Amino acid sequence: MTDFRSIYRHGFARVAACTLPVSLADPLRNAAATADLAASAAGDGAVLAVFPELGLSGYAIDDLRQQDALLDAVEAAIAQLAERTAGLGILILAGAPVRHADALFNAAVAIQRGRVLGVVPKSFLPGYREFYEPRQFAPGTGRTGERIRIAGTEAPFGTDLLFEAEDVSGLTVGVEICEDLWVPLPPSTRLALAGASVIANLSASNITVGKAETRRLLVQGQSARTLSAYLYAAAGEGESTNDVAWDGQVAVFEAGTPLGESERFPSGPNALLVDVDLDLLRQERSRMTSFDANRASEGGIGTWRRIGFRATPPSGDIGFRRPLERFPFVPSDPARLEQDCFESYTIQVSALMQRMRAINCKRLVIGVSGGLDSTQALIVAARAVDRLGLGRDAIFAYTMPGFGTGSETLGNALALMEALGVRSETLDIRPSARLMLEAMRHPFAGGEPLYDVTFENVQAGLRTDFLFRLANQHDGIVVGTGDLSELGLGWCTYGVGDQMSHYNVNAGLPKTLIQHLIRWVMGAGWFAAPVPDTLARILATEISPELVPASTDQPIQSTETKIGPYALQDFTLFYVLRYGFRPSKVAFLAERAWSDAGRGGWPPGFPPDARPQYDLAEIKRWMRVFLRRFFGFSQFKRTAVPNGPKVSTGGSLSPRGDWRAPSDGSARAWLDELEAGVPDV
Ligand SMILES: Nc1ncnc2c1ncn2[C@@H]1O[C@H](COP(=O)(O)OP(=O)(O)OC[C@H]2O[C@@H]([n+]3cccc(C(=O)O)c3)[C@H](O)[C@@H]2O)[C@@H](O)[C@H]1O
Ligand SMILES: Nc1ncnc2c1ncn2[C@@H]1O[C@H](COP(=O)(O)OP(=O)(O)OP(=O)(O)O)[C@@H](O)[C@H]1O
Ligand SMILES: NC(=O)CC[C@H](N)C(=O)O
Repeated sequence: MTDFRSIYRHGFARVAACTLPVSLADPLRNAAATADLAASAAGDGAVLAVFPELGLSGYAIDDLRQQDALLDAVEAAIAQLAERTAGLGILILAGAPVRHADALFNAAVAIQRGRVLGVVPKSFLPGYREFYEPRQFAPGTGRTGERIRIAGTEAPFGTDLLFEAEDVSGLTVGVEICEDLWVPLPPSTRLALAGASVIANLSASNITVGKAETRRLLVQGQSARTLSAYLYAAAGEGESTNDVAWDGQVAVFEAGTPLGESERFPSGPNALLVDVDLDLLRQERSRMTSFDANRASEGGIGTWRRIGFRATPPSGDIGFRRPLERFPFVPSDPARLEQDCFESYTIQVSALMQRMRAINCKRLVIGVSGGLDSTQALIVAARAVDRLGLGRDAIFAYTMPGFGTGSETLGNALALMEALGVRSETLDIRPSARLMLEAMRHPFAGGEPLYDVTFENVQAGLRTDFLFRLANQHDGIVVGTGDLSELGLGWCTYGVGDQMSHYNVNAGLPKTLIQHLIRWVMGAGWFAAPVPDTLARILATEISPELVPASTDQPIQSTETKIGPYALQDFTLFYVLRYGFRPSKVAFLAERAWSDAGRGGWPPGFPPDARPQYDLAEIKRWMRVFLRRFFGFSQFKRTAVPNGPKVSTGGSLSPRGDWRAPSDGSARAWLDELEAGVPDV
C-alpha cells in the first residue's frame, strides 16, 4: 500500500529525450553539458536519458571525426561523463565516435552509475545526398558478442545489447541510431521482438522543409508496429550550418500515441520528460498474440546480451507526466473528438442499414423514453432510413409511460418523435402492469407502495413485450438502446427487458460518449429545427430509469446515485476492458484525471457548470461498485446480448467480440487488490 501516488508503483517509468547546444569538436565541454542535463532529468525522477547522435563530439564535423586528438578527447569525455554522474541511477545514452577493432563506429555509449555498461554501434550509415558517414564509419551490422576497450575500461560492444532495469519492472531499453529508423527493417524491430519495451534513437537529422513530419511518421509508425515507447532525440543548436541546418526535434511516442513533442529549434538545453506505461506495452504485446507469432516466425527471441542495472527510481509523489483524458472514450482535442463522433455515429448508422438490407427489413420499432439512450438510437434510426430512402414513417416509435414516468421526459419524447417526423404513438403500460402485478399478488396491486425490483422489471418487461409484438405486427425489428456502460454494470432488465432487442445500435457506445454524441449531432446540421433544441432539453435531464414514482424524499430515481457517476464508471471500464489494468492502477489514474475539475482538458462544449470532481475516497467507493457488478454479477447479461456493432477501440462487451467471461465468476481478486492497493483517505 505504500507509495500509492508514485508513478513507479503503477508500472510507469519516467524517461527523458534530450537535446542541447553542442560545442563542435569540444568533447569535454559536451560531456559537462550532458552530465548537467542528465542530472537534472534524474532530479526530476527520470531513469533514462537519451542524447543526440555523436553528441559528445558534435555530428557535423566531417573528417575531424578521424583525428586522433579528437578521438582521445572523446574517450576522456566519456570517462568524465561517467565520473560526474557516478552518483546517479539514471541510464545515460550518449552519442560518440568510438575506435574499435581497427575501425571507427558511430555509437551510443550507455553509462550508468559511473560505469560504461555497453556500446551500441549504428547499423545503417547514410552515404547519400548530404550524408557521408561511410566515408569515416564502419557499419555495426553483424557485430555481436564483442567487447570494446574504451575510456580506460572494458565493456560489451555490439548490436546485441539490451539494458534491463532490475528494479523497474518491464523497463528494457534497446538502442538504434538515426538512419537505423529509415530503413525497411530497422534494428528496433528485432530489439522489440527480443523484449525491448523502450527504444531510444540518438539522431542527428538536418532539417529541410517537411522533414519533421516524416520523422514523426517514422517514430509513430515504429512505436505502433513494435508496441514500444520510442524516444527520439535529434541534434540541434551548435551543429555546423556549413551546408545544412538543424532543429533539435525531440519526441516520444508510445504504441503509436504521442506522449510528448518538444519545441522545434530550441535554444539551450532541453529535456522532454514523460512517463511511459510499461504495463500498457506488456498488455498490448501479450494481447496481440500476433506479436509473439511474428517473433516465432523470425526464429524466436535469438541471442542477446542483457545488461542489468539498478535504476533506484525515486519514491513518493513526483507528479505524472503524460497526457491523460478524463473521459477515455471522449477525447478533449476538438479535431480528434469531431472525427470520433463522426465515426461513432456513422458506424451505428451503417451497421443498422446493413442489417436492414440483409433481411429486407423496411420498418423499425423503437421505445422512446425521452432519455439519452433511446434518443441516440432514434436519431441513428432516422439517419439510417433517410439513407435507405425509406422515409421517416418507416420508424414506429412508441413512448410508453409507466408508474414513474415524469412529465418532462414524456414531453421530451413526444417532442422528439414529432420533430423527427416518425410515426409516433403513446402506449400506456400501466393497465397491463397493474394486471400483471395483481396476477402475481404483488403488494403494489393492493395499494402498498412497494417499489422493488419486481415492480421495476414488470414495467421494463412489458415495454419489451409490447415492442417485440409490435415488431411482428408491423413486420419490423426492435432497435435496441442499451449502451456499453449499462452492459458493463448489468444495469438493464435481463431477457424480457431492455437487455433484449433484434439489433442494438448502442451496444458499443459508453454513456459518456452518447452524451457527447447527442451534443455533436445537434451541431452537425443533419436534423432541422426543432430537433436540436429538443436534443438540448434531453441532454439537460438527469439520467433516470423512471421506474419508481417520484416522492417527496426522492423526487427522481437517480441512476448515478445508485450505480455511480458514469464519468468514473466509464473511466474504469475503459482501462479494465482495453488493458486489463489492476484496480489500484485505475484508481491512481482516476485520481489524476478526476480529483480537480480545473486540471486537464474537457471535451469542447461540455457545460462549465456541470463539471464534477471526485476525490480518492469517492473513486474507491464507486470502483467497488463497478468491480462487484462487472466481475461478480453482470456477465450473464452480456453472455446473451443481441447483435450490435463494436464502436470504440476501448472495446465491446459482446461475447462474440472483445469480451468473454464466465457468468458465474467472482470479483474477489479485483476487490482484494482494490482494498490492498488503494489507501482509505
Ligand atoms: N449469474 C447469473 N446467471 C443467471 N441468472 C442470474 C445470474 N445472476 C442473477 N441472475 C438472475 O437474474 C435476475 C436478475 O436480473 P434482472 O431480472 O435483470 O434484474 P436485476 O438486475 O436485479 O434488476 C435490473 C436493474 O436494472 C435497472 N434498470 C432496468 C432497466 C433499465 C435501466 C436503465 O436505466 O437503463 C435500469 C433496474 O432499475 C434494476 O435495478 C434474477 O432472477 C437472478 O436470480
Ligand atoms: N417511457 C418509456 N417509453 C418508451 N420506451 C421506454 C420508456 N422507458 C424506457 N423505455 C425503453 O427502455 C429502454 C431503457 O429504459 P430506461 O429509461 O430505463 O433506460 P435508459 O438507459 O435511461 O434509456 P433512455 O436513456 O433511453 O431512457 C429505453 O431506452 C427505451 O427504449
Ligand atoms: N544521421 C542520420 O542517420 C541521418 C539520416 C536520416 N535519414 C535523415 O535524413 O535525417
